Amino acid sequence: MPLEIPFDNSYARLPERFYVRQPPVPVRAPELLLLNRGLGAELGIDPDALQSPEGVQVLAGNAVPSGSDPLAQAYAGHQFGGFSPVLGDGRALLLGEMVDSQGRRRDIQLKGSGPTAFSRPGSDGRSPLGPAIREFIVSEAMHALGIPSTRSLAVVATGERVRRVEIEPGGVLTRIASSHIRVGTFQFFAARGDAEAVRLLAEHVIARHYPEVEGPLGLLDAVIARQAQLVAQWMGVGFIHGVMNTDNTSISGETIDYGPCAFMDSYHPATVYSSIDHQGRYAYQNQPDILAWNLAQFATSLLPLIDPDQETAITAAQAAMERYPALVRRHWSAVFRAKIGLVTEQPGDDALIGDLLARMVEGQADFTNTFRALAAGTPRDEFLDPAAFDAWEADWRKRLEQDTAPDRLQARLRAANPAIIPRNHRVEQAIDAATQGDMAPAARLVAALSRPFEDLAEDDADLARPPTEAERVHRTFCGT
Ligand SMILES: Nc1ncnc2c1ncn2[C@@H]1O[C@H](COP(=O)(O)OP(=O)(O)OP(=O)(O)O)[C@@H](O)[C@H]1O
Ligand SMILES: [Mg+2]
Repeated sequence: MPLEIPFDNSYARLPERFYVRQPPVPVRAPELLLLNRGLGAELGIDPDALQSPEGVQVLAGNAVPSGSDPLAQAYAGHQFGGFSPVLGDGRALLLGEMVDSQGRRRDIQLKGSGPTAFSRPGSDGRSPLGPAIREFIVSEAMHALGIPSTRSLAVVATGERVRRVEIEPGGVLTRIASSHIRVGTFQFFAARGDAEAVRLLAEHVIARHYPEVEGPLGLLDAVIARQAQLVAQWMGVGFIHGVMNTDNTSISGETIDYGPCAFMDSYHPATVYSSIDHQGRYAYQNQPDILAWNLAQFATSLLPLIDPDQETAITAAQAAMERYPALVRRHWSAVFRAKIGLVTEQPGDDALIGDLLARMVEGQADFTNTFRALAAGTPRDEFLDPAAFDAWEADWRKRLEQDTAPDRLQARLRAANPAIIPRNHRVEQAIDAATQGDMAPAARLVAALSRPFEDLAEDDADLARPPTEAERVHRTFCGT
């Protein structure tokens, strides 16, 4: 079957100043390394056609499929707090949109497809293979964990080299998203005083993501609500995004940009992995506050739409922002109550959770494995001093007695606490092997991560083990 994608490109119908049209830049010798056949089927694109020589040409950017209208999207963004008025897709192209088998509109984007009008001066518009594989593995793991995320359809090796710290093989990732519209997309137009474009973008986004809401304040509330839930879900799996810039905060509420992200092994709230996050700005525990800051930038970009009188607009936007802290706390609390198996909500619950987390820091307990072990009754082994867990367990058991459905406790705990997350050292090992031409470790990791709440097969038990000191990865690199 030939590759057929029923494109329907709504973003390309927005005014010309929203993007720059251009085709991808071909690569020398594309080779398909990872293909997400399940996602292909979900989209309604024949996985065999994607795997065919013609399909691989498309996934590499060497051929533009019929109906595609490739373009680089404009956006701005606050990066580590400093504002860049023009960022945009400097190494990515939106091929177009399609409506999937369930009626959902999805973007198809190539990341690493060559320089564009938005490329940083002197940069190549490419991606090393490593970060493309990392994004494939981690974004798909995120989705399997039930956390909204962009998805990964394929990784193609380009047969070309890219120069970063070292010379590395290049890769192209095909990314699927409900859209690639970011807080920074709004900022791009707001910063140039283009209120008309902000209005058109808001209308586009409401029709696409939030058809139930009305007006800019409704949109603001809706984005705040989705993002508050998202960050609470990240916290619940020990995820550290690493580059929570406003250009990496999606309007749809999906996790986007898996540059220097990582999941924690042993629990510490101040954990940072990103090699470029020198101040620890985006440390694990800071994420809800950083999100508040990013959402405030979104609110600011909407002000001219909210009310012609600036004072009135600011008052209304502030009222929306003031609801955020309680909202995020409520989501956080719900996520962690589920993690300790609670069904009901009682006043002391947050303190009980906080006490466990404090003991986990002290005991250098592994975040994922400690919670997962609650169902089996073995978490004390995760603590340097197991007695520290025993003391908490007594309080927990007492609290559980006041809860409903005690018989379903084990099943609930297992459903809320994954057995496997994409541990950094495993991702790095998979990338190293892939760079040497061996895709087996990446394929094995992807398969195991696709069912994170099931007990692991015996053969895969090693994937759930925390790193040894020698295996531990201390820093993650953007690789851009
Ligand atoms: N190799 C590169 N060549 C040109 N521009 C780049 C390159 N790497 C990053 N950029 C640009 O730098 C900016 C910030 O990059 P950042 O790492 O946040 O995004 P990204 O990882 O490229 O993409 P995304 O947010 O779409 O996942 C973006 O405008 C991006 O397009
Ligand atoms: Mg980015």
